[in-house]
Amino acid sequence: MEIWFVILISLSISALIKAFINLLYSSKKHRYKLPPGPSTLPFIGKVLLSRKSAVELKMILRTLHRKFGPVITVKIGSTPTIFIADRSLAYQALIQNGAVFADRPPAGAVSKVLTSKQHNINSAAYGPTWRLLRRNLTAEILHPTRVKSYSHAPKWVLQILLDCLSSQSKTGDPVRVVGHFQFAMFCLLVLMCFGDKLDEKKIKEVEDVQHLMMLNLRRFNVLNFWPRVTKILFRKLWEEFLQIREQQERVLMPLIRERRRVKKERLANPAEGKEGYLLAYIDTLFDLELPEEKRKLDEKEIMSLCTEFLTAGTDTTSTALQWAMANLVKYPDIQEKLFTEIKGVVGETEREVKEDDLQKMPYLKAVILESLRRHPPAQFLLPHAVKEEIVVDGFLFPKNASINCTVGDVGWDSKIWDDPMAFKPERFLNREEGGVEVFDLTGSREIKMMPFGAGRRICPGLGLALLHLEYFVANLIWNYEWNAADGDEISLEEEHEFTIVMKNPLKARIHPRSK
Ligand code: HEM
Repeated sequence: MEIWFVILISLSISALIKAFINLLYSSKKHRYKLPPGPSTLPFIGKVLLSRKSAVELKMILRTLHRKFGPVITVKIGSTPTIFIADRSLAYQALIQNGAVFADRPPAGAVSKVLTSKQHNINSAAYGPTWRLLRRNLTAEILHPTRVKSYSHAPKWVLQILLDCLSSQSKTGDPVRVVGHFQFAMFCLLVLMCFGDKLDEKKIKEVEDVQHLMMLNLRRFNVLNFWPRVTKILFRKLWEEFLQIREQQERVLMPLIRERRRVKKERLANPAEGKEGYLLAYIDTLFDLELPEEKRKLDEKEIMSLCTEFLTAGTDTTSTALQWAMANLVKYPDIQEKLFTEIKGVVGETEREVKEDDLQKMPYLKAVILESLRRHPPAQFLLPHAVKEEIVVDGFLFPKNASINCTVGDVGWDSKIWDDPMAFKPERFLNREEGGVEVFDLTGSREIKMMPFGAGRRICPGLGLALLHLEYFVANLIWNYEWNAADGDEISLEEEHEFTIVMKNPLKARIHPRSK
């Protein structure tokens, strides 16, 4: 056969294959459409939306969901953002197609500074760097055996908390708990992060600067869009952001350098032994090597990972603690039932409910689960991004689209939960055995609520958060009787700070228990 003929045939076949693939692709695009939604918002829409609180955003989305259905697209500029308010679609996306939906969108200007160019866990793209950082946190620090080695920490913090509550209750005024809860959770995580029991003044300094950044993040958010323009348009805001970041560095860098020095000294003098030396999160970061760049983390990256650890674990847990306690004050019969359960497990002379006791308290677990269902501290997940185009449930999810789920709506679905807005811990109890139903919070078999997210990006701190919530709720109820301040109705109205907090923070009268 002539050579030119073979070449011609080969070229024709490859052109045919290419045309066939194109046809398939375009027909897929044609057949499947983006989820429905309002018409494209101009760029300014993105700026305006970024200034809304999560509570306001949730209301806007509810109206859109009523009009367009449980999955909607909000197109702002060229990037579609898809919101899912349906648990079965959330399951198909986050669990069944987990790898496709596990990416994060590129960081904006503010986020780039805060995350050291996406070199922390929550912002890293789905890939080797994220895998390394996440595995380091879960295996080295959040593993149950490591958490056990910190079991003296909650006891130390409980003492600080009880002392604060006791001195405030002696004034005869109702106690405003939120600041005390935040400080308690912060002490715990600072210890796990830096290894030492820092003095309370130093912890307060770290907490104040962290809190300042978190409270202002929503204002700074506008700088994430079109930074070349917004940095000029909102110059003062950008400078304010950089100033707070510098303040953070001034407070945190000395702690990082001091711990590095201590670690080096220990390595140089192994004879001192490991006595009294607790592996801290920061110790694990000094030796990590970034897989793609083949280098160790620099100081700013270490600081980003430490601030992520402190931020992700403190406001979320203290907010959840406040919601749980608010419901126990609002519903005295539930509080009494919980106290009776604790009394059946703990000796009357004991002041502390120990971590080991918690396993024998199914009602306590049910109270915590119900509180997380009814009041998830985060109304949304962190934004996910689609790694490659995919069709789910007949809808097209284009590559790079941003995805989020309305966490609250999933846990309040009346098709799954009877009387969903009521606070009923009993719904988690297995009546026949009197134990708590083994409830799968990870959603791996079915999503019924998702306060910690689901799938590959699920919160890695889930186990630690549950342990701390159970420990502190049990001990607060064991040591004090909690009542609403005279004439005070406990209001469950929400407000958006970094998390969804109580609009009217809990104030309660507390009386030491006579057991
Ligand atoms: C009640 C307490 C907590 C709640 C409700 C909570 C909730 C969440 C949620 C909703 C996400 C986003 C998941 C997603 O994007 O799909 C998340 C991510 C994360 N959380 Fe938590 N969290 C809590 C406590 C903690 C604690 C104690 C830590 C660590 C000590 C922690 C560390 C993280 C990290 C590092 C991520 C990012 C995960 C990733 O992108 O791979 N959280 N959390």
